[in-house]
Amino acid sequence: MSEKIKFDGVSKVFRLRDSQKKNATREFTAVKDLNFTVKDGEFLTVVGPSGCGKSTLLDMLGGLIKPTTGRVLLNGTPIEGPGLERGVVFQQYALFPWKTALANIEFGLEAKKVPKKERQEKAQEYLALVGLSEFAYRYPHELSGGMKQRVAIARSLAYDPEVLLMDEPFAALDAQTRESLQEELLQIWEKTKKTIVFITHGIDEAVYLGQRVAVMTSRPGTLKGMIDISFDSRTEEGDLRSTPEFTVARHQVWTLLSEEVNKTRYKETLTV
Ligand SMILES: Nc1ncnc2c1ncn2[C@@H]1O[C@H](COP(=O)(O)OP(=O)(O)OP(=O)(O)O)[C@@H](O)[C@H]1O
Repeated sequence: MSEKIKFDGVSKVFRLRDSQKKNATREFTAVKDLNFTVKDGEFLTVVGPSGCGKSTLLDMLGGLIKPTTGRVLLNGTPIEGPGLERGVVFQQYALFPWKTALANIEFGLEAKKVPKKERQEKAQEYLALVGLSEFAYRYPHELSGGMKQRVAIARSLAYDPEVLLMDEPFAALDAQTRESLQEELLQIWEKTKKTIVFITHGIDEAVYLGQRVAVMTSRPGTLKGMIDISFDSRTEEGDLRSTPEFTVARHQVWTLLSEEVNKTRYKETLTV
C-alpha cells in the first residue's frame, strides 16, 4: 500500500488573548511535532484526551487551518486548503435544512460539475448504499439522528473523495444506532477502499473500526503510540467485541490513553 497522508513535523500554535494583560496576546500550542503516515486505503482511528488536538489535526487535513510548522501532505503534495479529494463528516450532521436528503447528496456533485441526470442517479445510488432509498424526499428535520448522519456520509462519499475525514461522527447517536452505523461504515469501507481518518472518544469504537489506532498525548497533543489491530475481518457474523483479541487490543489502547487522561486531570487541578 502506498503512502496517502503524511504528517511531517507538524505543530499548530494558536494566538490567544492574554487574560492577564490588556491588549496582549499569548501563544498556545495545540499540537506539537506530529509525525506519522496513513497508507492508501487504510482505516486509521485517532483517540486522545479531551482538548489534545484531535480536531485540530483533522482540520489541518481538511485544509481548514494550516500548520504553524511542518507539512501535511496528501499524495506527496502539501495541503493548501479544502479540496474535493477529501470528504469531511462532522459530529453535527451539517446538512442543509432546506434541501431534501437526495438534494443534500446532490450538492457535492454540483460542486464537481456532474450533469443533472447523472447527479440524481448517483445521489440515489449512495442513498441506497446507506439504506435510505425510501427517505429520498424527506427534509433533515423529518429524519432521525442516525438517518441524518447516514445522509451526511452518503453526501461525502457521492463525489468520490480519495479520503474520508470523520470527526466523532457517531458521538451524538444512541448506542444501538452507533453500532449499526459503525458496521455500515466498515462495509462501505470494504466496498469502496477509501482511506479513512476517524476521530473518536470511544476506545471500543477506535479498536472496532481502526486497522491502526493512533493514541495522542495530553496537550500539546503529539503521537504517544500507534497500535496495530489485526482482526481478520470486522464484518463477519459474530460479536467481535466479545473476543479475547478484542479485549487485548482494547486494553493496550486503554493503558496508553489512561496515562494521558490522568495527566490532563492533574494539569487541570493545577490550573484551577
Ligand atoms: N481556533 C482556535 N483558537 C485558539 N485555540 C484553539 C482553536 N482551536 C482549538 N483551540 C485549542 O486547541 C486545543 C485543541 O483543540 P481541539 O478541538 O483540536 O481538541 P480535541 O482533542 O478535538 O478536543 P475534544 O476531544 O474535547 O473534542 C484546545 O485547547 C482548544 O481550546
